[in-house]
Amino acid sequence: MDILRFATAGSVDDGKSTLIGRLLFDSKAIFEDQLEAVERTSRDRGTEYTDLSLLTDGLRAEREQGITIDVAYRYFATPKRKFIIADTPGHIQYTRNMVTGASTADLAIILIDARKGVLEQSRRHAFLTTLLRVPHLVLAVNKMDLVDYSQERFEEIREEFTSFASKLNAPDLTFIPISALNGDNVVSRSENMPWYNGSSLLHHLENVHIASDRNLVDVRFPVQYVIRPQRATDPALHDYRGYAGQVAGGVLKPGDEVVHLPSGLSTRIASIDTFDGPVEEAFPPMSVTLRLEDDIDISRGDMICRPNNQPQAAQELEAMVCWMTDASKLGPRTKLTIKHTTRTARALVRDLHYRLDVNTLHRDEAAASLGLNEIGRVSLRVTQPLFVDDYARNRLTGGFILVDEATNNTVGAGMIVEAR
Ligand SMILES: Nc1nc2c(ncn2[C@@H]2O[C@H](COP(=O)(O)OP(=O)(O)OP(=O)(O)O)[C@@H](O)[C@H]2O)c(=O)[nH]1
Repeated sequence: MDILRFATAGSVDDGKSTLIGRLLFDSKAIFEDQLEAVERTSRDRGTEYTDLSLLTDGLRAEREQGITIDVAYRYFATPKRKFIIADTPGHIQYTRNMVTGASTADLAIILIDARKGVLEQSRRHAFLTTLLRVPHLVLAVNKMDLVDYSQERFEEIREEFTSFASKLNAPDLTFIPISALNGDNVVSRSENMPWYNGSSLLHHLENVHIASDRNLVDVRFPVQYVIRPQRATDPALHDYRGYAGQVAGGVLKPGDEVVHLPSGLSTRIASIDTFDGPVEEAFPPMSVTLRLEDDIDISRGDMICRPNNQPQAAQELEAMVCWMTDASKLGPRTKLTIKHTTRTARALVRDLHYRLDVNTLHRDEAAASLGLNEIGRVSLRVTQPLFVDDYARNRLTGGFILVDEATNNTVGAGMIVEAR
């Protein structure tokens, strides 16, 4: 069964917690006892409806305890799909959380309060979604019950947002009028909005086509582990040598000719093993172990690709970076550790070209540094070649994180725009 990862964003009180609670509740993912506790608390608080935001409030406590860049993840499933929700708070001070949550998302839901319409925050969320190349975007126009389920109001918001999105390189865009509180158009189509003939939110999440969002053209296999059973008593395993990792692009099949980077040596795929036995093909995001026909000296951080389609071996990177710490700033001459796929190197910031105002998209070329939650365009030099693609072409081989050399904290996330 396939998995849809999605991120939710909204401004304070747009109803994000209520919506997530509703999805979990209506898809029957809530354990009975958890539900009972919510009902009890709602009763105690004197609210006559079951306050679903209480279900996700537990996440908030988790969030506040704080790991480095904490995003609360939630899981639920329907017979059609499994879902992983990255619940990211909407305020600008959480830009880094949204970047983290959206970087692996197939889809993002931006919540809009029907009474308030498109706010600065909605535009910022849309911009970040676009920057991170989340392929599908849903504008959930919430609290429709408070605007009398007005089609006119919904259309107004749709038009305003569409005109803004046309200025961005916006992905596949879907508008759904909902009431998270009452459940209108969340799981099933609402009778309160007969004028709406699109899908309910859950139906959309279950059916949105994501298989072709992944790059299936450029074979990229970053080696994560070399597997050599040390004291194999089974003679069949004695010579076993496999390369484990997650497919980051393309389709691999036994018999395919492949090239190892950095050596440039070529060989063929002997077999593709998985936890459940050998397979005839592997594609993203499968985790597999490749066996090759020839013995090549391969280690973690190396890349396997096809002879005629290779990533760039680059030491000079142009990238958009989101800075994620308030302990330091990013500026020219900042030294960092860079982690790109399975390879780690050292990086030096050569230049900060501009800082981007994520609300207005204004580029400040006079900026001297990037602070917490700020995004800008930088040039980096790395100490050893990384095998990269542009982020626009492949989010896995085009993205990287920056780590503080002293504290080992994640301090930045980057998207490669150009490499040399
Ligand atoms: N009438 C109405 N109220 C709603 C709807 N969705 C949410 N609310 C209410 O709006 C308030 C805020 O909802 P939350 O779900 O807590 O909002 P949130 O976006 O998660 O808020 P933060 O997490 O604080 O940013 C609560 O009182 C909800 O009951 C809706 O569709 N209709």
